[in-house]
Amino acid sequence: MFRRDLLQDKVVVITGGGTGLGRAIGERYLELGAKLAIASRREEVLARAAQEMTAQGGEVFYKSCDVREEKQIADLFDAVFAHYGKVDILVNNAAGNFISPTERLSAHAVDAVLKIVLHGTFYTTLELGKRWITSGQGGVMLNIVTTYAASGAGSGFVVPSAAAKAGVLSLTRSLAVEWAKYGIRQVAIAPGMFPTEGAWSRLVPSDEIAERLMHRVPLRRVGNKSELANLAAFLVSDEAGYINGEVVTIDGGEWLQGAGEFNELIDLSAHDWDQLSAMTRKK
Ligand SMILES: CCCCCCCCC/C=C/C(=O)SCCNC(=O)CCNC(=O)[C@H](O)C(C)(C)COP(=O)(O)OP(=O)(O)OC[C@H]1O[C@@H](n2cnc3c(N)ncnc32)[C@H](O)[C@@H]1OP(=O)(O)O
Ligand SMILES: NC(=O)C1=CN([C@@H]2O[C@H](COP(=O)(O)OP(=O)(O)OC[C@H]3O[C@@H](n4cnc5c(N)ncnc54)[C@H](OP(=O)(O)O)[C@@H]3O)[C@@H](O)[C@H]2O)C=CC1
Repeated sequence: MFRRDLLQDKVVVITGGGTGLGRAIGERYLELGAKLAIASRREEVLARAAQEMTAQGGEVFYKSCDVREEKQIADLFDAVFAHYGKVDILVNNAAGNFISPTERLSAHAVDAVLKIVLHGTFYTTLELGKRWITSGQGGVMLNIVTTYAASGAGSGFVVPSAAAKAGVLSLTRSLAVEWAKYGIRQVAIAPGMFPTEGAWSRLVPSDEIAERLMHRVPLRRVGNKSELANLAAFLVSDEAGYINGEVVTIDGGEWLQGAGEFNELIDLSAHDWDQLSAMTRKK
């Protein structure tokens, strides 16, 4: 669906790029001519991913980096600049999350999520942003958030994630204005349900929960990683050069179904409607 050279020779850093959605985005970028640098805590995961991702060609540099640690982020960008000579695009995709009643959380559990999602995204953004501003080079930052951030509704049972992702969205919009003069563009994606090992193991531990959640999606299916990857490719490309500070939701209509007061009526049959309309029409 895209020109094969859409991202030709663009250097892209993807945090959490060795697994799940980060990896799917990276694979699509590679097909479109980009050069990748993937980073996360587990070096062995990155090494395996890099090897598999380059099986069809392309270049994937990897480096272990904990985005909660300022020094490790500086080391990451030093290494990527030394390897490729530049960075054009940053995808802030690394995250942590799990379901829990909020009153069961310790301060440590809250920090575990906030530090990866909010602090980690802020630190990578700051480190690269300063380098771009100093060198006069611009670029694009894509932040992966969630529908409960984009809708503004938040969500029970994942409250540290809801608070952190809302902060990331605020960072996106704030810097879209403040850093535009430096040629730095900010965009975000709010994915709905995309099955990945990382998300499912922590958020959808039973088939019953999966079934309940699925019922919330008007399209009655989960998303394909390739659908998300295509959106991520467009948003960071020059073709989307006038989109700045925007978050694009890709969720099969899930959040809208939850938002409309009468959408619960979706399951009524024609017979049910015959009865209801007999009751509601003026006699
Ligand atoms: C179809 C539908 C689609 C539904 C899909 C809809 C998608 C919703 C949006 C999805 C958003 C995502 O981000 S999905 C991304 C999912 N991927 C990830 O989370 C990958 C990275 N995650 C991790 O590394 C870990 O899970 C995480 C806990 C966040 C961080 O690990 P750490 O090693 O730093 O932390 P730990 O030392 O293990 O734990 C820190 C504290 O947190 C507590 N803790 C850890 N896990 C806990 C848990 N499950 N329940 C309660 N408490 C927990 C511990 O007890 C500790 O508290 P104390 O005991 O007090 O010390
Ligand atoms: N899957 C879904 O349905 C949805 C996902 N999202 C978002 O999509 C993104 C990807 O999630 P998904 O692919 O599902 O899950 P994954 O668990 O596969 O991805 C999370 C990644 O973040 C990395 N990571 C976690 N902590 C750190 C850290 N401290 N430093 C560096 N890297 C870290 C992990 O690698 P490592 O453990 O090696 O550090 C992992 O690669 C996240 O931002 C998530 O919030 C949003 C809505 C829905």
